Amino acid sequence: MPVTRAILTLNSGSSSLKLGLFTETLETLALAHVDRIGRREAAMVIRDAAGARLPLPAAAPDAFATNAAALRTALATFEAQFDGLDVIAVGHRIVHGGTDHAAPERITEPLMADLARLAPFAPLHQPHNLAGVRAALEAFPGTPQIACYDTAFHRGHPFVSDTFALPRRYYEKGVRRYGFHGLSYDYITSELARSEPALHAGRVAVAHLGSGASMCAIAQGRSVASTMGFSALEGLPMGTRPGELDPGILLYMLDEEGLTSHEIATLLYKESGLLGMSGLSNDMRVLEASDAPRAQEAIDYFCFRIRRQVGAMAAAMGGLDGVVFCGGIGENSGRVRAQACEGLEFLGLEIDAAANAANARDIGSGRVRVLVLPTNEEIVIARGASAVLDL
Ligand SMILES: Nc1ncnc2c1ncn2[C@@H]1O[C@H](COP(=O)(O)OP(=O)(O)O)[C@@H](O)[C@H]1O
Ligand SMILES: CC(=O)OP(=O)(O)O
Ligand SMILES: [Mg+2]
Repeated sequence: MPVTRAILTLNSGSSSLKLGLFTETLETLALAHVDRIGRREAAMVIRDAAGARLPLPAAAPDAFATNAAALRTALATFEAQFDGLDVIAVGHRIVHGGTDHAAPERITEPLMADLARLAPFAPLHQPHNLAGVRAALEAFPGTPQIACYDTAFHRGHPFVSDTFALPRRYYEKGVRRYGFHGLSYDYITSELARSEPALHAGRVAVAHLGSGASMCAIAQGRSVASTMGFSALEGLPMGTRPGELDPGILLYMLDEEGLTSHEIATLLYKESGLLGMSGLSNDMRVLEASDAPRAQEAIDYFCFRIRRQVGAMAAAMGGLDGVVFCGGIGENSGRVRAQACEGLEFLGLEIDAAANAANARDIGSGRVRVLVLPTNEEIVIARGASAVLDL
């Protein structure tokens, strides 16, 4: 019987799970995406390397009840598809590596304990990431598990991009601007190195616009500033998170409204952003299709904050040679891309309306290149696993 040796990658979110299956030479075999885990509308899509949808098994009623159940269901589908599937390594997206963990590394019990201590820094992500590791350890006992950190890409930041203006003891305790979405920025950087060497050698503002959204200033292939800070709440508004917020608002909520810290966390992680502003949805597609004034205001605010950050990143890098859009919104919403770049002609940034409407790769018509690049966090995780195991 033929055997398919493969690297499995897991990206466990709060309500979604993304899996990738790669050969030892890092060719894509399949990608799976499970959405709305724990809800009745949970659904899975599996595609092969060419993007064609693969058949799904008849799903049991509880097939997507938890992340662990969703993992089992997706694995069963992979096993039905690939003869003698032999998973030789499992790579994981771990959102937070803190100050001590950057390069991909083999997961051990002491490392798990270390990473669990960082959960309060990323409560929407880290516990789910670690639950994904536990589920994979159960499914593949004895198979190497590798952690790949979303914070790693930003670890070389200069001090001024790494600190807050708090008493110094907080910096020593790890209260720093970590920045996230590093696997995505790593991928975009590798794509620029491969296909746009001149731009890779220059100054690029990359906007990762998905459920979570952030921007990164990348000069000569290195992160020099990120909109995300200590937690994944900072920076741009997101599906359900507010982005940049005056800390005085938190004091007001605590002291005047008597909210508990738990209530504030729920407000900030789950009820704000596009959802909170529109009162309608955290899904950009729904907002774009709506003529409700609040839906339009939410999109306007989202685009305005991106535009401000393009300017800030140009300042941080001493100029701008390119802008890259990626993530579900960045790759698909011509409206957001156009509106985010509006008024930036003074920087040399202009959008070609027809190319933008067609989601073309190259949508700029000014001095500054503007690219739409599909990101691929999964392949970066697979690369990390392959490097650790020296495959
Ligand atoms: N065609 C589209 N037009 C506008 N927004 C889109 C489109 N397709 C997906 N999106 C948006 O992308 C966001 C999800 O991005 P994605 O990168 O898939 O998120 P995640 O962080 O969960 O991986 C949602 O707001 C969704 O509405
Ligand atoms: C860090 C972060 O916000 O990740 P995501 O976009 O997956 O929510
Ligand atoms: Mg994401």
